[in-house]
Formats: sequence, C-alpha cells, structure tokens
Amino acid sequence: MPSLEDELFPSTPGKFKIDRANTMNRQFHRCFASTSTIRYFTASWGGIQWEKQIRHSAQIHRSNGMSVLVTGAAGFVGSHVSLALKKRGDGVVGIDNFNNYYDPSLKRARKYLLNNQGIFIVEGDINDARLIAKLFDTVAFTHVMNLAAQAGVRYAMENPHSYVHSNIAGLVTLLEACKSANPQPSVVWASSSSVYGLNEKVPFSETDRTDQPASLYAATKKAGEEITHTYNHIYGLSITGLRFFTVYGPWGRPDMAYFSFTRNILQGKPITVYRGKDRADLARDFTFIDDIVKGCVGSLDTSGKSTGSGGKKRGPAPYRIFNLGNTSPVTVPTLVSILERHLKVKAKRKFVDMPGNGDVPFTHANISLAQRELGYKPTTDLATGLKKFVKWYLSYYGYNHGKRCKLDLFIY
Ligand SMILES: O=C(O)[C@H]1O[C@H](OP(=O)(O)OP(=O)(O)OC[C@H]2O[C@@H](n3ccc(=O)[nH]c3=O)[C@H](O)[C@@H]2O)[C@H](O)[C@@H](O)[C@H]1O
Repeated sequence: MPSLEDELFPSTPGKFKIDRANTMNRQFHRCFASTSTIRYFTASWGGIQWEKQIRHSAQIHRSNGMSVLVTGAAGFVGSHVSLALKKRGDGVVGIDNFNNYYDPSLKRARKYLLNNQGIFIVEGDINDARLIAKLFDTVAFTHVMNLAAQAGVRYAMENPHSYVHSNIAGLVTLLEACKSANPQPSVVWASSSSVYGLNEKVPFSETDRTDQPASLYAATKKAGEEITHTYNHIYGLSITGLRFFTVYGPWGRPDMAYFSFTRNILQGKPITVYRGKDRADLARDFTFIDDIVKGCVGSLDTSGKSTGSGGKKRGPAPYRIFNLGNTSPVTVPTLVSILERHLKVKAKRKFVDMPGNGDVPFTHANISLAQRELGYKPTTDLATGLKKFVKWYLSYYGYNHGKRCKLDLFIY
C-alpha cells in the first residue's frame, strides 16, 4: 500500500517523513490570479548561517551526482523535481519569489515539505542579480533547472508585465549569472506547448513552426527559446528547453482548469467550459506531473557540459528542445466527466464560446525526440492522474466524505 507521502508526492517514491497534521491544515485556497498586480515578496539573505544552509542543501550524496539550483522550487513542477533529485542523492538549492499569482500558502506548504527533506529554498527573485551571483559564489552548481516563470495563458491580458518580468528579464539575469560562473552550469528550463500557437499540423513536432504565438505568455516562452540560443551560441552554455504540455497532478496550480473545476464542483458552483469554432470541443494533451518529472530529470542527466569559461565560449555546447507531452489529447468536457466520476458530484456546466484571450483549440505532442534522447515515456492516462489529484485535493483541503472539515490555517 502506498504511504501518505507517496500519495502526496507520487513522483518521489521512498520514505519522506511528512507532518500529516501540518500538511492537511489548509483552508485558504482562493486563486489570486484576478488581481492585476503581483506581489513579489522580498526577504533578506546572506550571512554565515545562510551560506552554511545553502552549502548543506547543495551537498551531493551519490557518486557522479549533481548540485542543482532549482528556480521556482516552491512551484508545482519545481517542488516535485526538487524532491525527486534530493531523493536520489543530488544536492538541491531552491529559489522562489513566493508571489501571489495564486495562493502563496500552497507554495509555503510545498516549501515546508521540501525543508523537511533538507532542501533549502531561498526567498528571492531571479531578477535579483546580486542574489544569484551570491548563490554561485557559495556553490559551484553543476546544473540549473529554471522553472521560475509567470504561468497562465489567459492572465497575460490582465498583467502583461509580469510575463516580461519573470519569463524574459528574469531569464536573462539568470543566464548572465550562468555564463559568468566558473565552471558554467548546464541549464534546463521550462518552455511551453503554447509556442506552437496557431500551428495546425498535428501532432506538434519540435521542427514545426513556432512563429505564430496566440498569447503574450506564448510569445515570452518563444522569446526564451531564442534568448537561450544566443547564450548557447555566444557563451557555450549547454541549454535544454522543455515544452511542457498542460501539466497536472497533486500539489498543482489552482489557476488551471482541472484544479478550479474541482473546487467549483465541490462547492456546487458552475464551471465555464469553453468551446471552439462551430462549437467544437477544446482539447489538451494533459500530462501528469510524474511523467514530467522523469522528463526533467532525464534532461539534466543527458544535458552535456557547458563549454565556456571566463564568460567566453571554448567550443560548441548542446542546444536542445523537447516536447514533454502525453501524446493523447483529451477534450475539456471529457476532463469534466472524469472529475465528476472521481468526485462523485455532478458539475454545473456552462458552455461559453472561447473568448479571444490567447487560448488555442487543441494541443498534441509528438514525443519521439524526447523518447529517443531522454528515454521519456509517459505512463499515466488522464483518468488515473486525475484520480491521484482528487485524492490529494480532498486530503489537502480537508474534505471528508463530501463534507468540508473545519481546519485552522497553518502558520509557518
Ligand atoms: O501547455 C502549456 O504550456 C500551458 O498549459 C496550461 O495552459 P492551458 O492548456 O490553457 O491549461 P488550463 O488553463 O488548465 O486550460 C485547459 C483547458 O481548459 C479550458 N478552460 C480553461 C478555463 C476555464 O474556465 N474553462 C475552460 O474550458 C481551456 O480553454 C483549455 O482548453 C498552463 O496553464 C500554462 O501555464 C502552460 O504551461
């Protein structure tokens, strides 16, 4: 029988001790995405004790292991990847700005779990060049896993600058530090399926055109692919960009459809289901978090070395881009039916024509390249993955047989 921690973090098999009482005490899960200003929490850093914690967290506990700086470590994918790396003996240091795009208490809860496993998360922004330089002064990171980003396709119309802040300015600040570091780390970072934009050729292959973004989010991710290319070309940084396809699962993002639908269904509120042209159902190549974690770890393992030193390229370095999808698109109404089945509650559907806010009608990944180069092989279908998500959701938010438990908000 799987342990609680396996269920909470299924991507990290093994024995992590989790304080059940604390992880379950969550009431507060409003999605913050409707605000048009993002708060970036700043915290003090530096000092002997701080450096000691960073070094300790970065320590490698296996032969040929790596020490990885994970940005966005308190985020959905970042927390899962950090735990998977730590679990197998790699050194991990996290950084996260704990902004309020969605409920920061969920990010704090993830941080709490990571701390329990000896992973230190620095509270700071990847735009803070001094902080990033200090981190590289303190630890010779072999790899950087850049998962810090402003996510969400539709929110880009509300708060465009937050996308430039994190996905472009922050990325450049981070790459500047990587290029100057000695030795240079290899960089793996999160691009997005959204770069395929209005591409109609299915399934989407890495060689397909990506010059027709449908949202500013997609445009900033596409810009990231071009920006990382220049750092590879000029400075010899080893770069791997991963095009994630609608990642879902336990500890997920409350702004995403599967998460907000679950919340509304349980609360008896209507859900809005978008429809495309001629009332066609929208579809996504929903990809389960455990599969994505395997793709991320496989990318780190095969990244190859950066070749620069002293800020100068000494030879060609790998530049790679991979689709990480499930190769099995599912329509949004089917997603809703699966949730109804798992929740045992009927949804109140409200069908609405897809607003012109950056959405694309469907996504479908061709993953043969990732299969060949990374050994990537997704194994979780949507029904199975959503079952795990629902189980986590009910436990995390304290639902008990359809009734909401009265729980106190956990204070960190
Ligand atoms: O692959 C990506 O790169 C992106 O994946 C994700 O974007 P999307 O695929 O748009 O996921 P998500 O919002 O869950 O909407 C899913 C479906 O539900 C439909 N949808 C949505 C909301 C709603 O109220 N109603 C609705 O029908 C909606 O029209 C869509 O058809 C990440 O959020 C993004 O950060 C990025 O990583």
